[in-house]
Amino acid sequence: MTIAFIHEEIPTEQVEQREKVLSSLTDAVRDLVDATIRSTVADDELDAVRAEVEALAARLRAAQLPGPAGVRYNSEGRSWNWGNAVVGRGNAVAPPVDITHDEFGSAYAELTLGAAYEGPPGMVHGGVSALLLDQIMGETASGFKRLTMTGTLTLRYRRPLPLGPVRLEAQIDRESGRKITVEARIGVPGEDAAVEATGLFLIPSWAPLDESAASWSRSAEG
Ligand SMILES: CCCCCCCC(=O)SCCNC(=O)CCNC(=O)[C@H](O)C(C)(C)COP(=O)(O)OP(=O)(O)OC[C@H]1O[C@@H](n2cnc3c(N)ncnc32)[C@H](O)[C@@H]1OP(=O)(O)O
Repeated sequence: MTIAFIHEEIPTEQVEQREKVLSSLTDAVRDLVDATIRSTVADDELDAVRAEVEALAARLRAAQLPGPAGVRYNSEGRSWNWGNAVVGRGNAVAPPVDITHDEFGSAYAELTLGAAYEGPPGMVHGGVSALLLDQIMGETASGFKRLTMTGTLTLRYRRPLPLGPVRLEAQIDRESGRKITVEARIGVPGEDAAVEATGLFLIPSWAPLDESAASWSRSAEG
């Protein structure tokens, strides 16, 4: 099974304008999620809010894609993946993360994880740490110049990670043919890692070894 990227000839300026507006909506929806979890208003007020939220969803459903958002690109080399579970600008379920790539082979991110990402009381859910680590490690392995997929991800949860500010770091440890090994960690900024990860990322046998010339591979972080 191949992974399909969708060519859509929208001018970059228009993509960026849409992304800006969509990101603002996503931030507002993320805030709504947090507000829902933590709200202590009366039941009838919850019910009134539900009716308004349903009305808003109906407005958005007035024009919809037939399925998931996918990864799209134009011939100017701009790509966008607004539905991605971690970095999708249109995905309010995604943690609010921006990943910075220092140079090819290493990356970091700082973000604040709130009530929506709770596992043990007051702590980050282990699956959320894994989700964030998988993304930063995958991007690091790929470097946006080749397609990589997670083959094996090994996590060591060393200590609980409190909700609040967190920092992620990843770097390529070694490469051999289609196999790229990435090391990563997540923890409270300035403290020892709470979770350490090692991942084997694979360039699938059906994908080219280097796709840096392909339109999808540039600025795929969006
Ligand atoms: C910029 C984007 C960032 C994105 C970050 C998000 C990352 C993700 O979520 S990716 C989604 C999760 N991962 C997946 O869905 C992957 C599903 N698996 C697959 O598609 C395939 O099994 C795939 C592509 C990994 C390997 O298939 P294929 O390319 O045919 O490899 P195959 O010929 O079977 O094996 C090649 C080599 O890799 C090894 N290998 C294959 N699969 C694995 C694995 N899962 N773990 C370790 N080694 C493996 C094989 O043993 C073989 O080794 P050797 O050459 O030494 O004999």
